[in-house]
Amino acid sequence: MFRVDSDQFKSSHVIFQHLSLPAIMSVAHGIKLLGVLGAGQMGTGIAFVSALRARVPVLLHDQSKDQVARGLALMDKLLSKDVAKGRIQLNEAQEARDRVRVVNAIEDLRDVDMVVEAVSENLDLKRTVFRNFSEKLRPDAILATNTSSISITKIAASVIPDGVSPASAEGQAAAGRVVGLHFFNPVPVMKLVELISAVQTAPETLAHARAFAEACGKEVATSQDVPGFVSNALLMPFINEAIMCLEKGIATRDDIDKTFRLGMNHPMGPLQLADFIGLDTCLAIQKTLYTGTSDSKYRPSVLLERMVDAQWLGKKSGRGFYEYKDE
Ligand SMILES: NC(=O)c1ccc[n+]([C@@H]2O[C@H](COP(=O)([O-])OP(=O)(O)OC[C@H]3O[C@@H](n4cnc5c(N)ncnc54)[C@H](O)[C@@H]3O)[C@@H](O)[C@H]2O)c1
Repeated sequence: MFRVDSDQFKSSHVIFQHLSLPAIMSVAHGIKLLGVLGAGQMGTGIAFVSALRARVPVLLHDQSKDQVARGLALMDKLLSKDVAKGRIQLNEAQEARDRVRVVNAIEDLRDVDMVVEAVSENLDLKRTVFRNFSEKLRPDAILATNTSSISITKIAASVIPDGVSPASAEGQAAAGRVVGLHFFNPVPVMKLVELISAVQTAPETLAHARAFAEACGKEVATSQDVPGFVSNALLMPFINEAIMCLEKGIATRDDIDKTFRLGMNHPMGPLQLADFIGLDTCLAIQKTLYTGTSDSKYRPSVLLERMVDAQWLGKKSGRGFYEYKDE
């Protein structure tokens, strides 16, 4: 007979209910200057919709000059396409482009009202970046992360200065500025932003972040701060299973993708989608699910690990499960 162990059920399903989660109020976003850290696929897209849709000036920084050049070239291409298709006027495109300014260091973000971090999916890197934000940005700036899976609570804890108690007013004010603002790829096209509150996030931080996502033309869905949040707790195991099917020879690459395109009406199959997300990002997310839950069902596919070892990272590196010539 099916039986639910009530203690186990409680611990896994109502884990957050003892915390009084911040209520989401309705406010204007109030962002007059935005910082975006990371000019990869996501950072470029976030800077683009912020400048074009929310009409907010953006300071963009990436440690790689090549990546910045690629990001700006992509923005120019997207704006030209929007003008050619009559979606925006030429002057709107020019104004949006003029709102994006490249800066050379995190220090140059010192005056922003909010920063959105979109560097690679790695907890240690994000901790270092957020510690830097807390030292170099205004003490009232909102610190948002575009992480796909990493605990927002862990990232928030990293901004509390050494020697300050997390329970003190100073500690709570520091960590309360951190929020998960998870855009989807490609950002100019996908309509959703997932909003995630850390345990420490202040209600006003959440409200401003939500209002900003809406000003970028997005719909907002909220998730608790669990590994992968709602989106990747569901999507990434599906992609990982598809890679395992390929690994075990259950079906070919093309038949796996065709099954989902034609049988389930997905716009692209899971292997092509993995290439678009980036295989390094997929592996990092799957590892976060695996270590964050200690559940063996999330073990990353060995084939996925080997693809990343080979630096076959998908569309962004020219080769993944498919080849992308001249891109
Ligand atoms: N790719 C997706 O589909 C997707 C979707 C939603 C969220 N995300 C998340 O967005 C973030 C970025 O993903 P992406 O796909 O844009 O990755 P990406 O590899 O395209 O870009 C990452 C960028 O971060 C830069 N970077 C790394 N360390 C840096 C540092 N210390 N300072 C400045 N720049 C630094 C790199 O040079 C690179 O340009 C990740 O957290 C990822 O999980 C990705």
